[in-house]
Amino acid sequence: MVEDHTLEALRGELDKIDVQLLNTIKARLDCCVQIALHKREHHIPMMQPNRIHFVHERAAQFAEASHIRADFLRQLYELIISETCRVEDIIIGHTGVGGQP
Ligand SMILES: O=C(O)C(=O)C[C@]1(C(=O)O)C=C[C@@H](O)C=C1
Repeated sequence: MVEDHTLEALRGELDKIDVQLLNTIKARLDCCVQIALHKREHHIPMMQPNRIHFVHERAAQFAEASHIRADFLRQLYELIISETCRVEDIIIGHTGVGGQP
């Protein structure tokens, strides 16, 4: 059926977008690993509230300009940032991993 071809084509497009999204998430996490190594070397605190505020604010402005629900992007970034904080904490050594204080 014509509709099935259309759906298949759209899902093919969606699959490519999802792979890009997953690679982008990985690239963001990898970048945060580099940031954490830099913070550890230079004794910079993991938690940077001003930076987190900036990231949320940029997403809120993007949501408004792109007609995406702002609360959706806020929740998405809360999840993403909580994971980067967890990973950075492990690298910096504040969680007791590997017997560190
Ligand atoms: O910009 C930083 O310093 C980061 O470590 C990145 C990031 C983020 O995920 O955006 C994570 C933790 C910080 O507290 C602030 C922001």
